[in-house]
Amino acid sequence: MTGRTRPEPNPTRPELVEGPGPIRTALGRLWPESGKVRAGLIIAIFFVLFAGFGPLLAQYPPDATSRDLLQPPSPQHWLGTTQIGEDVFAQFVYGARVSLAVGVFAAVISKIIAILIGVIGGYVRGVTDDLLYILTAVFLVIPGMPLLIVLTGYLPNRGIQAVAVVIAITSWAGSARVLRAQTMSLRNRDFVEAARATGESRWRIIFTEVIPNELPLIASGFLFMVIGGVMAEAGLSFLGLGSLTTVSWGSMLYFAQSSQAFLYGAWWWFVPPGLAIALLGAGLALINFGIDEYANPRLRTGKRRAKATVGRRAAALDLTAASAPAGAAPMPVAEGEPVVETAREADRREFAEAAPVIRDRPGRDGAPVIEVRDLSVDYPTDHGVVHAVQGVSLTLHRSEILGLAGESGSGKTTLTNTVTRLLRAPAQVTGGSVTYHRRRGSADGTVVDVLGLSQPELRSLRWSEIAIVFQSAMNALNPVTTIRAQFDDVLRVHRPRMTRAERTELAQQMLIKVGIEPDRVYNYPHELSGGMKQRVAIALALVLDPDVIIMDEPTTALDLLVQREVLDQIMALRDEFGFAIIFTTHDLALLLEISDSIAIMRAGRLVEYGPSVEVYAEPGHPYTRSLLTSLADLGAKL
Ligand SMILES: Nc1ncnc2c1ncn2[C@@H]1O[C@H](COP(=O)(O)OP(=O)(O)OP(=O)(O)O)[C@@H](O)[C@H]1O
Repeated sequence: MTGRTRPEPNPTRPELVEGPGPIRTALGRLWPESGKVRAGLIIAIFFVLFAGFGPLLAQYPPDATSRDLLQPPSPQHWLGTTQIGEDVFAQFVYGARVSLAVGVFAAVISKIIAILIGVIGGYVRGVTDDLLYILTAVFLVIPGMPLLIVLTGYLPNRGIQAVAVVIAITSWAGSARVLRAQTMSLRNRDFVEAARATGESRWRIIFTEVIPNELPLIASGFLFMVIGGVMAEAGLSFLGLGSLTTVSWGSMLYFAQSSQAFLYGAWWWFVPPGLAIALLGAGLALINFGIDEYANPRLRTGKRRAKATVGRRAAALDLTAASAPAGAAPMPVAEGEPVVETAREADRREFAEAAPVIRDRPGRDGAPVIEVRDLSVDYPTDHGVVHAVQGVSLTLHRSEILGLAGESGSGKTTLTNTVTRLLRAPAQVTGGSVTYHRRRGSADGTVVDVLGLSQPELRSLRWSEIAIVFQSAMNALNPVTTIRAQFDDVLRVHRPRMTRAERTELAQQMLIKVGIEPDRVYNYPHELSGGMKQRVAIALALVLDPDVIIMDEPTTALDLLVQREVLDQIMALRDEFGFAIIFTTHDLALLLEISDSIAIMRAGRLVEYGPSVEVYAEPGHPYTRSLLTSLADLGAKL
């Protein structure tokens, strides 16, 4: 049978609402989001055009004199005249060209020197680095302006190229130091190691791996250097050390000052170049914000959060309701043409169409400790709004282990990060509530609206009442401090009265609880095995005796035997301390074994929720059934 199949939607991806079309998106990418950056770009483009084409507007050559001496602005002389009758506008536009050229030329040379010295030293290390670093340090300790003045004083000719070179020579050192530090950090990164392992030459690694990663830093330093060059030229000219035979903004200021334009009140002579330098500096500084945005996509999308207006969201939600449940718009199919649906697509349609199966019964006796009600979280992105969590409601009871399962991208982390208020931009909670019930008798009241907490309230709640074991304990522990110091960090904030000896003793007790010898408290994380690090992370989460621990795939990175040991430990500790756990994983088999309740997410929604035994015995949702069937199939194969 022939026919066109529909495109496969991503099964786990939450609904994605279409954003602007490709052309608008491309233009949007070119044109920065931030108003500050736009303003900076407009200013910089204006000056570049002004320097390039401005002289076409000038009615007189910059050095032509006339009988109109020191005249204010008029139709003949738009910016007035100098003391010897030169046209200030003509000087201003020709001067723009020279000042910008000096700034850019000096910045290019300065950056080349900084890159060569900083990057080579930082990458090659050894004696080369020592020598280059001494050279950098010498230039750093000599004050820039006096050095500039001395070097310019010895110049045989003070043409603008020579001035630009001297400015560059006196200004590269700070940037070289920053690039050296950045290179030293990059050279140990995995992708550089990988390039070394594949046999790439040192120079190739420097130019294709290291320098491209430093481009935002180089670009931002370059812009500052351009304005630094313009100002240095102005400063030298103002002191009479620049190229006074060439008209620049600096030489205009010099002649205005030496002709006492300030005394005569001839503002039109010195205000335009002074203002232009200040404006250009502000413009380039504003563009640097854009470079930060480019270098850090999180900043880009973070700002979009503020712009995601209620109207746009409402439109997005309407679209969602109208779109296919799986979130993917079907490809148009010609009338009469048969549509062939693959088995997976049919499954997905079935999963999406089936009603959620919610058995709101506790999996373990106990009062509620966390109640999530109708929670929705969105991520506005370049391509539209991702509805990562949609109308999720569940309850965690005291001492209960609630297993949160679902395929990658189904919204588990977004949900738990909302409960702990660890969501990062551009995430937006668009509806619902998270309520935490304090232990009875607590002086702070018993019910806490987690989403409404202020930052200080949140700081005191986190860890002492709701603690977290992160997905990768290996990365969650600070590699440069001992285990004791990491316990100290938590205890100093939450138990400020404890003495150092008490903190160490408590840390040791906690290590014993998770099956690690107390002496290990003096070890650094790299001295522990993966399983031990995970146990330390659990001990750290337990140290303040919290009510709830959020565990985001705490055992995924461990081998099966260690995983089993850690899980047994977690269960034993839960029985001893009575905390409740939200345990996130892809591994349904594991959850069935350890959880009291199970919540299964798919495409941002809760599709099945209830006591584990019931979910296992009578899975109500086709998605759960398919997960359990795959488990059974796997078991049969084994
Ligand atoms: N910062 C972000 N910006 C845009 N979309 C995001 C962001 N973070 C997550 N998402 C999207 O939200 C959805 C849910 O992601 P989430 O990380 O919560 O899923 P998950 O079930 O925890 O996945 P995993 O099991 O792989 O960790 C995904 O489609 C993801 O692409």
